[in-house]
Amino acid sequence: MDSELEKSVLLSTFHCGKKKIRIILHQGKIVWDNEKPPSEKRTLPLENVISVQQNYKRNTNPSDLQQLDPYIFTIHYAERNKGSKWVYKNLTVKHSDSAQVTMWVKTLQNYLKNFKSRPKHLLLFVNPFGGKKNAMQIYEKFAKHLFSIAGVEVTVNVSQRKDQIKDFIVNHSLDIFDSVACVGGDGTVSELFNGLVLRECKIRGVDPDDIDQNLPRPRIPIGIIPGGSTDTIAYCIHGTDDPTTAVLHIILGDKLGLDLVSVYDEHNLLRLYASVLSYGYLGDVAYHSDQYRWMGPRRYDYSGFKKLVSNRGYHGELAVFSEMEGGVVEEIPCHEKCDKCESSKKLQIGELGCKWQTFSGKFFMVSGANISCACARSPKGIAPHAHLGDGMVHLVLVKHTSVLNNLRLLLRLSSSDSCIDDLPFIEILSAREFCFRATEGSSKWNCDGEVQHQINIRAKVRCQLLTIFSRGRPKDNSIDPTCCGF
Ligand SMILES: Nc1ncnc2c1ncn2[C@@H]1O[C@H](COP(=O)(O)OP(=O)(O)OP(=O)(O)O)[C@@H](O)[C@H]1O
Repeated sequence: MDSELEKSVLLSTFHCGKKKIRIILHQGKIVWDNEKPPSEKRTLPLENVISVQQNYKRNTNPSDLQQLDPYIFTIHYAERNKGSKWVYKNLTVKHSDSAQVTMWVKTLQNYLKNFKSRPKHLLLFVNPFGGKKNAMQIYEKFAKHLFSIAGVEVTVNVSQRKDQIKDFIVNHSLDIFDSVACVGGDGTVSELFNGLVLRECKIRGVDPDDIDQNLPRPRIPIGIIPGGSTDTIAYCIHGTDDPTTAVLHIILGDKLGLDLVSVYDEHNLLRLYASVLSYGYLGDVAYHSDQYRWMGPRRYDYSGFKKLVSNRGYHGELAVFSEMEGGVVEEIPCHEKCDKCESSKKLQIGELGCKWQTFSGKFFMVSGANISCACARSPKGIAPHAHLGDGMVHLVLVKHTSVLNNLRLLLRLSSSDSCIDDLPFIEILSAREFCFRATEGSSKWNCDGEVQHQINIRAKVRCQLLTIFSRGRPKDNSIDPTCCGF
């Protein structure tokens, strides 16, 4: 931040409704308090201010041109509410001296110009098909007004078919945009980042099908506004599936690096994923539930129950590439300003001394979780200690066992206070790369909620390949318990 601005101090008394309040601007913070008791001191860091605007005069005749009121201005800001949720707030104040108002508005607006990473020209994709088919309403209700207050110019593109978002990104110029975002579920987010990475490969002449190539990092950051059925990616990034929180994270412009995992068959890149690649139970559920899309998010309950009681097991062989002894998982949580993710940016895989190990057996499910995969139905997720940007996946191996044990697994997954790692039929390993080969019978893969038909695959983590708008989950992110451990 400009050091002259950093040093500037303002102090004035304003009218706020019927009260008089003292406002101080000092050291990057706005502090206000009642002039008379009771004291109601509030502190607002400038990085949480969305915009500062002079108000318009009330027109008595609606056909008159709107005129600025020289005596009133409003500070629009974001505030962390409960847990991970953020809310929009504003403070409107009045002064009898217009010079005071001008000075405050100009100084605060100059401060805000220093937040260079905030988006100004956003390309926003809306998927009208996913979730409850209300993504457009989510945009209108939660996003449009806030983007307008923040001065973000939004170009809305409503998808007409599957893969249209991906194709658009690969084939069109994005030069006029400094950011892209979507309102949709995990499948929509997946289209967005698959398109961005393929586009970058095309621009830089990189062969995406070559697993040994470093995939280029897209220059453009992405925002994720939940509007699907599960919204796992949005939930893991923001710590909530609240759309307002997601919109505010985009507006405030803070960024994080998110790992992506590239999945290949023998010859080609099949796709990249951000949440989970899952074979067996979740693969079967994705395949089966797609036929019941008319049920909305409830299709997962219906298909999930059917596949749980049918209790199919699948034989397979898994090869895991990891530097950890036996791929042991470290139980360090991932929060905002995460040290593990920060230090992983500079790691060179070649220097880590990774080794391949193989595992085989009959599995109910094999999952490669890139993030915890927490969502509203599973507050801790399948891999609670997975990080957003540490360059590793957590492989969750669920051995084939009884229906009762499958039920225990699902109850644990829906609990907010117990994990699955101590169940005797579960093994969790960390890996930088993994390969899977079916040895008898076959399921499908569930890749970020989409069905992937190729069975024998190889997957490689690409550390922080994607830049996303978020401050991350807060350290004190407490979730109300919804279900007991079983
Ligand atoms: N206009 C459209 N018509 C049909 N399908 C579309 C359209 N736009 C996008 N799609 C596809 O819709 C599918 C579902 O979208 P999405 O994943 O966002 O919702 P969801 O499956 O309900 O949510 P989640 O993945 O979070 O459970 C994706 O495969 C996406 O590619």
